[in-house]
Amino acid sequence: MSDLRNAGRYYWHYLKKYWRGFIISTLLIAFSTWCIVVAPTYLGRAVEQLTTYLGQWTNPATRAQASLSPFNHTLVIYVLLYVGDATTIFIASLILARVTAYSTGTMRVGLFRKMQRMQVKYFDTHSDGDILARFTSDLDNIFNAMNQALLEVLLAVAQFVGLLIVMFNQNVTMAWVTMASTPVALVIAALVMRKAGTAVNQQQDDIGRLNGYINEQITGQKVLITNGLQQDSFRGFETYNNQVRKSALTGQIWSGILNPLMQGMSLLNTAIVIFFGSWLALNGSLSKGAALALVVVFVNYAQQYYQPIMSLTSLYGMIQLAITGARRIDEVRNQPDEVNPVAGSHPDGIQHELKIDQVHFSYLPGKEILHGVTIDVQRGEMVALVGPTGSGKTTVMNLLNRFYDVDQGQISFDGTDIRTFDLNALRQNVGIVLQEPQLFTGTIADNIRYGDPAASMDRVIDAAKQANIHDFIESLPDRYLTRVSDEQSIFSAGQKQLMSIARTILTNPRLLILDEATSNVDTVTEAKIQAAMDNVIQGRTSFVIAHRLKTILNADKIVVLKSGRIIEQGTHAELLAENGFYAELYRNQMVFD
Ligand SMILES: Nc1ncnc2c1ncn2[C@@H]1O[C@H](COP(=O)(O)OP(=O)(O)OP(=O)(O)O)[C@@H](O)[C@H]1O
Repeated sequence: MSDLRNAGRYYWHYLKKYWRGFIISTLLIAFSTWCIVVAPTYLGRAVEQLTTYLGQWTNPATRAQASLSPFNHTLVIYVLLYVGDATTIFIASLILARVTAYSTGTMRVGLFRKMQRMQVKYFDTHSDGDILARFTSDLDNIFNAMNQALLEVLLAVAQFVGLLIVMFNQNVTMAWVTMASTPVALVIAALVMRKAGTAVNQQQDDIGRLNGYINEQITGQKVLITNGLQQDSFRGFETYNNQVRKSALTGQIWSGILNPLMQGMSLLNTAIVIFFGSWLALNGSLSKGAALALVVVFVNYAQQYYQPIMSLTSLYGMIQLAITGARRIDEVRNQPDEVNPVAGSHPDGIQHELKIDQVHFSYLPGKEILHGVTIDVQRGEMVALVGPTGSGKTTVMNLLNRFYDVDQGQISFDGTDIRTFDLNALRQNVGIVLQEPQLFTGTIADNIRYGDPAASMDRVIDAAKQANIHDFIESLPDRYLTRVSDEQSIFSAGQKQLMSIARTILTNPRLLILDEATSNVDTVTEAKIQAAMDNVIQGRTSFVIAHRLKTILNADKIVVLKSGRIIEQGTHAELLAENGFYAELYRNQMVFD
C-alpha cells in the first residue's frame, strides 16, 4: 500500500500541472456517462410512441391523427445521445493523450536533471544498465499505463458514481444490499494486489539487473572474445533471463487472477440481490408486482456494479507496472543531491597552498580506505602520487574536487575548507584528465571545447597544439569538424588521452589532476603524452597519479601511499636516498624499462 501511496504522490507531482485538462476530461466523461445512462429511456419512449402510432394507424377512426413525428423526434435525440457520447469520449481521449505525452516527457526531463545533480556514489554503486532501465522500461510502462488506463479509470469512476446515484435514487435498502459484498471484494483485491505488487517490483528489479548484465557484456565484448568466454557469458545471461521470466510469470499470474476473482464476486453479488429481493417480495410491504420489478432492476444494477471494478482490475497488470515504475524512478528522485553550500564562496585558484589535512575516508561504512592522509602542496608545485594498486591514489583525487566528501580532517585551498566553496566554482578551478578519457557525440572541436562551449576556434586549435594532437586532427578529411562519439571513435587510446588533455588545457584550471595512462600506448604516443602533460602542468599546481615512475622524476614532491597511509614523502632524490619502498619500486621499473 505504501507503494500505491508513493505512486499517487509521484503522479500527482507531475499531473497537477494539467488539472485543467483533467477537469475538462472529467466533465466530458460525466457528460458521456449521462448520455449512456439516459439513452435507454429514450429508446423506451420511442418504442412506446411507435406502439401508439401503430395503434392509431391501424384504427380507421384514428388514422388521421396518427403521426410519426414524436417517434422521429425521440429517435433523433436517441442517436444524438450516442453521437454525443462517442464525440465527448474522443475529445477526452485526445486531451488525456496530450496530458500523458507531456507529463511523461516532464518525468524524463526530471529524471535526467536529477542524474546531473546526484552524487557520484550513486553511479559507482549502480550498473549503467539498471540506470538506463529506469529511463526506458520504467518510463515506457508509465507511458503505456497512462495512455491506456487514464481514460478507463476516469470512465470507470464516472460510471461507478453514476450507478451509485441511480441506485440510491431507486431504493436505498436494495442499494445497500447491492453494495454489501464490497468489503469482501476490497479485502480480496488488497491481498491479491499486495502479492502482485511484490512480484512486479521483483520483475522490474530483475529487468534492471538483466539490462546491467547485457550492458556489461556488450562493453566487455572484446575481453570475452579474447578469453573465449562466450559460453560463460551466455550462461550468465540465461541465469538473469530466467529470473526475469520467473518473476514476470509470477507477476502476471497475480495480476491476472484479480479479474476472474472480481467476476466471481459479481456473480455472488447478483445472487445476494436476487435472494434478498425475493425475500422482500415475499415478506416486505411492497406489492408483489412492484417488488418483482425492483428485483429485475437491481439484478441489472448488481451486474453493472462490478463492471467498473472489473475494467480496472483487467488493467491492473499494467497499472501495477506503472506503480513499480514510479517507485523505481522515485528511488532515484529521492537520492541525495551533491552537497552545495548556500551562497558558497568562489575560490580564487590556489594563491599559496593546498592542504590535505589528516583526511580519513571510507566509501562504505566501517571500511576505511584513507587513514589520516596529510599532504601539503605549495602553489605551482607538482605532486606525484605513487603506490601499489588499491592504495588509495584515485580516492585522493576523488576527494579533491568533491566527488566524495572526507569523513574526518579537511582539504583546503589557502586555508579555506573546499566544502565551503560553491561546488561549480570549485570544479571550475580543478581540471581532471582521467585514465579512461571520454568522448562525446559531436565534432572534434566540440569535444575539445566541452568545458567551455563558447571558446573560439583559435583557442581550440591552440589547446590541441599544446596537447600534441593538432597534426593528427589536421590529417583528417574534415579536420576539427570530424564527427566522433565514444563508441565510434577514430582515436587510439593514446590519442583519446591527448584529446582529454587538450580539453583540460582549454579550461585553464588552477589545480590539475592527471591520472596517468601511459601504460597501454606505444613509445611515440607515450612521448607525446609526456610532452603534453609537461605543457599542461607548467605553472599550475598539479597532482599526478603516476604508474610509470620515469614520468615523475621532476616532481616537487612524491607521495608514496600504501593501504591508505602515506609511508614515504619527498623528492625523487630524497626517496632514493631513503632506500625504502619507493627506491625498490623505482629499481624494479628501471629493470623492465
Ligand atoms: N566506489 C567505491 N566503493 C567502494 N570501494 C571502493 C570504491 N572505489 C575504490 N574503492 C576501494 O578503495 C580502495 C582504494 O582504491 P583506489 O581506486 O583509490 O586505488 P588506486 O591506488 O587508485 O588503485 P589503482 O592504481 O589500481 O588505480 C580499494 O580497496 C578499492 O577497492
